[in-house]
Amino acid sequence: SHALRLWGSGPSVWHKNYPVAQGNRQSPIDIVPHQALHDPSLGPVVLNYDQCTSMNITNNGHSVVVQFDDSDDRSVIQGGPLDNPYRLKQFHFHWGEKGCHGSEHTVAGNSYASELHLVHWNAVKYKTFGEAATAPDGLAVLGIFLETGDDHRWLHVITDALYMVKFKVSTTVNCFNPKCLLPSSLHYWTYLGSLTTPPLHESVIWIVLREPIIVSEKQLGKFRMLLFTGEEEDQRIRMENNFRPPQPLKGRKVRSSI
Ligand SMILES: O[B-]1(O)OCc2ccc(NC(=S)NCc3ccccc3)cc21
Ligand SMILES: [Zn+2]
Repeated sequence: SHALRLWGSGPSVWHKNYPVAQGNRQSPIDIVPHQALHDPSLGPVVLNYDQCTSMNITNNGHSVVVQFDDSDDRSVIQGGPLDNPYRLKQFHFHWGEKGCHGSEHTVAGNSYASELHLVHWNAVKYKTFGEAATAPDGLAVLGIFLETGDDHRWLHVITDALYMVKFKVSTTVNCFNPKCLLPSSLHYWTYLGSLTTPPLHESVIWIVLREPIIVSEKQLGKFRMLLFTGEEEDQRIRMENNFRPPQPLKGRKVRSSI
C-alpha cells in the first residue's frame, strides 16, 4: 500500500524520508520504573469523554483507527502533566503477530501484546490538529498496554467491527466511549516524545498507564487478520507488527505519578 512505499520497509529506514527519526525526543522508549522520578506535583489524569462523539473506524493501511468529532470540547483529557484540556481526535492500536510482542513502549525491557493510543490535541493553543501535531506541546497521547487473558467485555464492540475493515476501508461506529477501555488504576509515567509513525513529529506529551487491560487471544487475533493492502491489490499482506521499537532516551527524564 502507499503507506508501505512512503514509509519504506519499516522503522529502520524512516530516517531517510523523515530525518527527525534520529531526533532528541523520539518515541517509544523503554520505561524503567525505578529510574523514573516520582513527581508529587503530578496530579491525576482526568478524562471527560462524551458518550457519542465517535464517528468511524478505518483501516488506514498501517493501523485501525476510530475517529472522533473533535469540533468542540465534548471529549477531553486534562490534569496530570497537561496545562490545559486536550481534545480527543482518534484512538488506534499497535500489535504483533503472536505472544507478548506488539506494544511500542516497553517496561524494564518487557513488551506487551499490544498498545492502545488515545490521541488528543491542544485546541486551546492551536487552531487545527495539523498545526498542533507539529508543536512541542501540541499532542497528548494516552498509552494503554494490552495483555492477553480473559475476554475484554467492551473491546468486542471494536473487534466485532474489524471484519468490515479487513481491507483499507472505513465504516461508521457510533456512541463508543473509549472510557470503557481504561484499566482500574490511572497511575502513569509521563515524558516528552513523538509520534511513533511517520511524520514522527516531536509534538507528543506521553502519558503511559502502568496497569494493562486484559483482552483475549481471540480478540487480539481479529486485529491480526486485518490487511495492510487494499481489496484491489493482488498481494495480501497481513497487518501485524505495526510497532516501532524503543528509541534512545537522549537524557530525557521520565516522571511517575506513582
Ligand atoms: O505515534 B502514534 O502511532 O501514536 C501517537 C500518534 C498520534 C498521531 C498519529 N498519526 C496521525 S494522527 N497521523 C495523521 C496526521 C499526522 C500529522 C499531521 C496531520 C495528520 C500517530 C501516532
Ligand atoms: Zn500509535
